[in-house]
Amino acid sequence: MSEVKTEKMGFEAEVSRLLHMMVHSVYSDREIFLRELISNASDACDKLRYEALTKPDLASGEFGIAITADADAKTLTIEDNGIGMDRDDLIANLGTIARSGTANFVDQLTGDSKKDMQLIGQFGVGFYSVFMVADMVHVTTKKAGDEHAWLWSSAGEGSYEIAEATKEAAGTKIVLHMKDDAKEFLERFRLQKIITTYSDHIAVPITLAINGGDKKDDDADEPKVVNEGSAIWTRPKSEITDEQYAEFYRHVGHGFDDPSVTLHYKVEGMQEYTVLLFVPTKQPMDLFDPARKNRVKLYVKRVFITDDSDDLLPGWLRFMRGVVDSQDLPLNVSREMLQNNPTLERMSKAITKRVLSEFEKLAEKDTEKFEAIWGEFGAVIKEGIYEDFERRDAILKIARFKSTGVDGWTSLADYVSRMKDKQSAIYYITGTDAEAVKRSPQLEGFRAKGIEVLLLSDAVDDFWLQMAPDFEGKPFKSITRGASELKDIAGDDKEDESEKAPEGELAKLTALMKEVFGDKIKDVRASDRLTTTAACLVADDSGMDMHMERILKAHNQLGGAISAKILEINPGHAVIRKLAERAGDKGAIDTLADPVLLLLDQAKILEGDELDDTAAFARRLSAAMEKGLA
Ligand SMILES: Nc1ncnc2c1ncn2[C@@H]1O[C@H](COP(=O)(O)OP(=O)(O)OP(=O)(O)O)[C@@H](O)[C@H]1O
Repeated sequence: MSEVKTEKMGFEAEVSRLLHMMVHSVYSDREIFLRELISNASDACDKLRYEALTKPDLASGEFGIAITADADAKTLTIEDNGIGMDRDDLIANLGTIARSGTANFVDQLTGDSKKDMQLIGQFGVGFYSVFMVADMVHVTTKKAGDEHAWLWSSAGEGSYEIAEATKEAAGTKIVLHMKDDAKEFLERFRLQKIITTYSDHIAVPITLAINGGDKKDDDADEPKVVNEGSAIWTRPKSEITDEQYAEFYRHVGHGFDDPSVTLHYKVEGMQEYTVLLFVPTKQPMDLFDPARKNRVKLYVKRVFITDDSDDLLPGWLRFMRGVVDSQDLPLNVSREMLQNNPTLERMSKAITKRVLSEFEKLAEKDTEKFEAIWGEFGAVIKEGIYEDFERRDAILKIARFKSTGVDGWTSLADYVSRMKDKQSAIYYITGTDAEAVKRSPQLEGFRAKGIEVLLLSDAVDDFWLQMAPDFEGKPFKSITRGASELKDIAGDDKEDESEKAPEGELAKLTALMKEVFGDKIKDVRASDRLTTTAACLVADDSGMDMHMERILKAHNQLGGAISAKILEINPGHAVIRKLAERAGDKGAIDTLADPVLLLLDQAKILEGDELDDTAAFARRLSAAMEKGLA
C-alpha cells in the first residue's frame, strides 16, 4: 500500500488570529457552531442539487444531513451528501478568509476577548467557530464527480494538515473531538433543542443519532429526523414564528442581526412565484464592496439556482436578503440564461415595485422604523434615483434627508410643505462630511431667513442630483452655485438693519479685489448668503456644483481644469466694511492686497480646498497678526 502523503500548511495570518480567539473563547453562545455547520451542509446540498440538474449522475438519492454524537469517543459528527470539496477548495475555504467582510471583521479585533466576542455575535465566523467547542477537527470530503477524497485536520492553532483519504460517496463529513467543557453538545436533548431553534427551516432532513454514553436511551443508534425539513417559504405564514423567520434570515442572508422587515408572499396567475425577503437591521459589512456575494437566492421549483444573479433585484436593493422561488423558469436554466431573461425581468420588476410600496406603507405607518432603515440603507437606495429611471419618482417619494429645518429626517414632500412664499426651488448643499456641511458659510443667509436647506453628505448625492432635476416640479438647487435669490424670498427675518458698507465703497472694493485676484477668481460680488462669515466661494450659475467638481477632480475626471469661482463678500462684516472704507485711498491696491488675498485663502479653507501657496498665506497671516498685536 502506498504511504499517505500528509502536507502541513499554515493558516493565513487573519485566520490564525481568528482561531486563537476561538480556541481561547469564553463566548456564551458556543452552540452557534452547529448552526454554522448545518448551514454549510445545507448550502452544499443546494449546490449539488443544482449541478445535478445537468449532470444527474452526480447526485444519488435524497439529500440529507446526519448528526451523530458519541459520548464515549467524545465526538460529534456532521455529515452531508452535498457538493463536497476538492483539495483546492479545502485550502481556499478552510485555510483563508474568503469573505471580504470577514477579513474586515478580523481587522476590528482588539485582542480584548470580551470585546472580540461581542464582535463574533455581530458577524459570526462560519466554520471556524467549531474551535470554540472542539480541540481537534477532521474534515473528510469528496467533491461530486471527483475520484479523490481528502482529509483536512487541525487543532485550530497555527496550521492544518491535508492528506488524501478514502470516502465512498460525495459530500463532507466533519468530526469534532469535543473539548472537556463542551460535552453538553453530545447530549440528545441539548442537540435537538439547538437544531430546532436554529435549523428547523433547513430544507433537507437533519437526522440525529446518539451513540454510547447513557444506554438508557432506547433510541441509541437509531437516527431520527429532527427538523421540519420543508422549505420555509413554502409554508403558510400563519405557521411560521418570528423567531423561525429570523433564523432563516440568518441562514440565507449570512446575517447576524434580526431582520427589520420580513416580506413573505406568493404570486399566482400570469406568473407564479414565492417571495421571502428580508431587510436587515444593520448594514452588512460588505454593502459597498463591489465583489460582494450573498444576494437574494433564486430557486426554481424549490431547487437552488444561484445567489449572484444581477437580474433578480436591482443593485440599489442589494442589502435585501432572502429567497425568490419561481415556478415559471425552466429547471435547467443556466446562470448565463438568466441574463436578459424576460420571465426573470418581469418578476424582478414586480418584486421591486412591491418592495417600494412596502417601504412607502412603512414610512407612513411606522415612520421611526422606516427612518432607521433609511439611516442604514438610504445611501444605497438613492443609487436607484440615477440608475433606475422608471423608479425615480417612487424613490424620491420615500427618500429621507437631513435638513436645516428639522432635527431628524425629512421627506421631500414635507420639505415642500414648509417652503417659504416665493421660494420656488428645493435648496441643498453637498459635502463629504455631514458635520462640516452643517457649518458651511453659504448656509448663513438661508438660516437667518429660516429657509430650509437639505444637507447631503452621501457620496451618491452628487450623482443622483445630476439625474433628477426636480421633485414634483420643484427644481433642486445647490446653494453653492449661482446667484442667491434670497432677497426675493419672503423669509422669517425682520428687515435687516445691520450696518453695511455703502454701495459706492463696496463697488471700489470689489473692483480692487478683482484686480488683485486676476484670473484666480471669476468675479467678486456682494453676497446675501452670509451673515457672520466675511467671504465665501460659490460656483458660477453655468458651472458645476463645487463639491461635484472636487469629487471629479479627485478621480482625475476633469483633466486638471477646475473652473474659476466667484468670491462673495459680506457687506455687513466688520472686515469688509473697513476694507471698503479704504478701497478708494491712494495706493490702496498695495496696502490692501495682502488682507484681500487672505480673505480669498480663508474662503478656500472653509471649502476644504488646498491653498495655491501656503507659505505666502502663512506670511500674510503673521503680518496681519503682528499688526493686530502692535
Ligand atoms: N459541508 C460543506 N460542504 C461543502 N463546502 C463547505 C462545507 N462547509 C464549508 N464549506 C465551504 O467552506 C466555505 C467557508 O465556510 P464558512 O462557514 O467559514 O463561511 P461561509 O459559509 O461562506 O459564510 P458564513 O459563515 O457567513 O455562512 C463555504 O463557503 C463553503 O464553500
